[in-house]
Amino acid sequence: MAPHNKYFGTGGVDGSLQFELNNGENTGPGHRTTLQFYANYLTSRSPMADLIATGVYASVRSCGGPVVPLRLGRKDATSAGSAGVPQPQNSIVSFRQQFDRMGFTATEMIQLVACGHTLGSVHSTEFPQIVPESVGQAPFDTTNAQFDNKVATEYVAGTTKNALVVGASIAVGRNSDFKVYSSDGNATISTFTDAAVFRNTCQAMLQRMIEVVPEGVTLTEPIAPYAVKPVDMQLTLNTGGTSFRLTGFIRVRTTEVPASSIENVVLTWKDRSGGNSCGSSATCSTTATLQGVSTGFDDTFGFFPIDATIPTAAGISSFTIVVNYEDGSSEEYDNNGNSYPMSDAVVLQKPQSCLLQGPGDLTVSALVRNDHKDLPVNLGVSYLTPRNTADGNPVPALNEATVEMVEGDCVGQYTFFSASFNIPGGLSFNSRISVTAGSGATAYTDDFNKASDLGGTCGTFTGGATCAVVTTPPTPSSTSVPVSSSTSVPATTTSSSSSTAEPTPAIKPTVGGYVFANCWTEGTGTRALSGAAFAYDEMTLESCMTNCTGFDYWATEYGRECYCGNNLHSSSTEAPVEECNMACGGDPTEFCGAGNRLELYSTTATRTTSATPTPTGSLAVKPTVGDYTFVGCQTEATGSRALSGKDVYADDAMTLELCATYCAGYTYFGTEYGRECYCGNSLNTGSVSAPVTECNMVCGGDPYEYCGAGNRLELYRLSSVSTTGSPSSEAATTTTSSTPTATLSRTPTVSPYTHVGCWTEGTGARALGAKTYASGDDMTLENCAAFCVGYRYFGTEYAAECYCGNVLHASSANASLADCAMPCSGNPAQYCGGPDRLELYENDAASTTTTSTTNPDPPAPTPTQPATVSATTQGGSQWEFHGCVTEATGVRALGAATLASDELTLEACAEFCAAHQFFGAEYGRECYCGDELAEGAVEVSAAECSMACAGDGGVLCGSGNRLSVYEKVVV
Ligand code: HEM
Repeated sequence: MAPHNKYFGTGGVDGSLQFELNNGENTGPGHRTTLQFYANYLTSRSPMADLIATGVYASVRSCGGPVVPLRLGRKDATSAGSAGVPQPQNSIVSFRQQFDRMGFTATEMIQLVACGHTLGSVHSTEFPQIVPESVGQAPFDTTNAQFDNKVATEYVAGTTKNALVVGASIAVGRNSDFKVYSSDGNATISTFTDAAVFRNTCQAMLQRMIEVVPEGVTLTEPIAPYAVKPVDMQLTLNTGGTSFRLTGFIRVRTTEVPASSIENVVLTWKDRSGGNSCGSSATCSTTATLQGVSTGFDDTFGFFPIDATIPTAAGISSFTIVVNYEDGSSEEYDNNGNSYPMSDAVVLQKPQSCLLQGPGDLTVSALVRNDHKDLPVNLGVSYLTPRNTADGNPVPALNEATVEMVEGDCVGQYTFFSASFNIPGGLSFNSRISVTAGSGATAYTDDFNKASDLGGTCGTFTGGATCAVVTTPPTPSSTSVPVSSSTSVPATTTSSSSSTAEPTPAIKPTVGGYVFANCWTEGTGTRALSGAAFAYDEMTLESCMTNCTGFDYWATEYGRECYCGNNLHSSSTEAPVEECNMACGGDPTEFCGAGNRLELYSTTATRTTSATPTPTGSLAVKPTVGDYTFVGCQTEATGSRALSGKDVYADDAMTLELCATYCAGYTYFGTEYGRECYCGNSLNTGSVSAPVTECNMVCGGDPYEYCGAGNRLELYRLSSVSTTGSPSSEAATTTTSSTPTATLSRTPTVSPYTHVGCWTEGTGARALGAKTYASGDDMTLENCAAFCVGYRYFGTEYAAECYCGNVLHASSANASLADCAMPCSGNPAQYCGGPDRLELYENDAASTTTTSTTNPDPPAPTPTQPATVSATTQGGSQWEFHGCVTEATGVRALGAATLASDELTLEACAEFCAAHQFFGAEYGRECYCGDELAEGAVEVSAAECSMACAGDGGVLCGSGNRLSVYEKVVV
């Protein structure tokens, strides 16, 4: 404050002290060590000047003094101010002039000096003429660590030992406190012999002192602790990418109400469109109980830890807090009617970010919601660097850096962005980081995060949900819960469901400008409508229509899914309208399709096209690309790329044709992630066939072609290549054509089997469930027949899969031969079924049981699901059957590790998953591990896990989309 000049509006509490430590007016180590301490708290939001003012509050209060009201918003000076700190040898005339310059009267000067000199001492090192070296330091009063009025009472009583009043200072004219206090005949200092007058006056005067600021600085209202304050609230995308974890604390001021009287704190959030849609979560709220209490000078605070899961499909925009008390009463806090903002638009991903504190190497990963990902995305780093000045200024400089972030993988409705930055100066742990999409008032940001929270190594994100457009949950209906300021708000939001009579759904002939266009099947191997997709529990026809604004068609499916498109895929067929029989999740009076059935609406009311949708060619799997034929959807290899013959070629305008040209001469080409192209003559170990539906990313350069997905290759194989050898062997370099592609025809017999027809897969179970294998490049009818020797049936599917069984599941049905149209991966002249379609062969002589295909006797032994599994190695861990569980939505139910083996047993899977809490066996030959079941994985009847393990026919290993899940009970 000292150099303030009220006439010029310069100086004051502006942090310039750091530049004035060697100017002769501020001697002693006190200022320097104090500034050094405050420097740890210097940030873009807490300038040194505010920290100095806060220091006055803290020191006075911690010595028992009054609460000095604290207003903030000071600005730091960048250089020294003018001189003018009062020195003990100055005359009373000078003192009065100096205090007048700072805005204080002669009386206020006396008050202020006495208020200051109730604490501390005069030191001989700095003032040897005042305090002899032998004394060291001389306290201003007998209680120099107490903020009390002894400084005045002892002075008035004549017992003071104040070195600026008595002793050596008198002879050298440095008895400044005497000069000040006696300047009005001791009138003012005498008033301070009243403790209350001293305390109250000092409270006001010290506040005025720290509010001496340069012109142009506007201070806030005095700050006070909130009754309820969210602290460190952070979203983090969970493994798999379908949900966020919301963490942090709700701090509740417990000064007046003891923490023990609070039963719990309930946080209720709004989805990203301000509604109450929580995706698959039952409620949009989470309950927290007290974790601990912290105590300040005047307040205590209870901390309630928040840990909630928020589906990415619904997102979050804000939340409110209800504090529930033990006596049954509650209070709601809604940030003064504004709700506490919490945006899912930009999210710092701490697990994938890291800081090496020594060298200051910072890597930041963040997610930007796909509807904002085209905005410029920047990393902001606010960091400190030592000044290294000749005068040893202890306060570091505050720097701001902005680094453009680079777009990375798309995971569900979000896209990763990352950037690296080297924080110079060795103080990297004090940095703050922010991630911002866009700029100015409309920017989206996750800001002011502590770099010190980051670990030393960056984790990798595992399990990426399929890239998707951002879903907009329906806008809140009239049943949304009103925000009330009453003190008896219910702890949880009331559900809008009630016990009124069940409404019955009915077909709506028109919705907005669209007319009902019947019930249609999904496409084969592709979505019937592939323009955009949405899924949420509160689906209504109206919200789907809004989601699909601009499209010619939209349709609801499964009660909660919505698809849009400008044409209907040619493989979608009209179905009886009774089959679209599921009520909409968000409106029980409307129909929203059913499983594999679309409730279709079209724009014919407003456009001139015909009332019945005309199926047209659109996005679909391409059976051939030049000389290459489609093999299937293939995973990457273990620890390496599935195809590693040539450097990856990545292009935003990727098409299958471009990749085929790039890979000319190679046996295989595969596209991935919509924009990457890989070539090779063989598939590396660990690459296994995946459902073709998992290759669902559109090629960047052709909206009608698929180019794989994350970790999924859209795999093509040269048609004119020898069909011998397995995919993992380097067999396919010859270009001699052993099997011309032109003669594709149905094969009536594959001895001893005869062709039965084209059959559908079972519902919830494989049609042939005894044994299976898949081969990306050598599936032939003969190979499958040999594999299934001894079984009554074999069937080939999807060009590359082979199934065996003695019974055909009762839910499998005869289908049109046209559905079984895929050439075998190992013999393009033979048919090997199609998506969800088996090319079925039967050997009548193989079984003595009835030849009826409906509910024939099961072969012996019937596989069973054991209640427990013991791993023989790994210390013999014990596992208990958890249930038969579906895969999760858009992500594996257990996604931590995967194994596929034709020798799979439950024990082998248990051992493979030894480091995890759960294992699950699926499709007879696949094994998955995880520590929790991902969202959307639901338990179904144990009977649905009906496939025998490939390596042990006596026990069950799940089935298609069904996991036999076991949980570890003894490690
Ligand atoms: C005429 C005006 C003033 C003069 C001449 C003066 C002079 C001094 C001197 C010589 C010291 C000893 C420093 C040392 O040995 O380290 C001192 C210490 C101190 N002064 Fe003042 N002062 C004045 C006004 C104030 C005011 C207005 C305040 C605050 C409201 C204040 C607060 C303090 C405190 C807290 C100390 C103790 C520092 C320690 O223990 O390290 N002074 N003052």
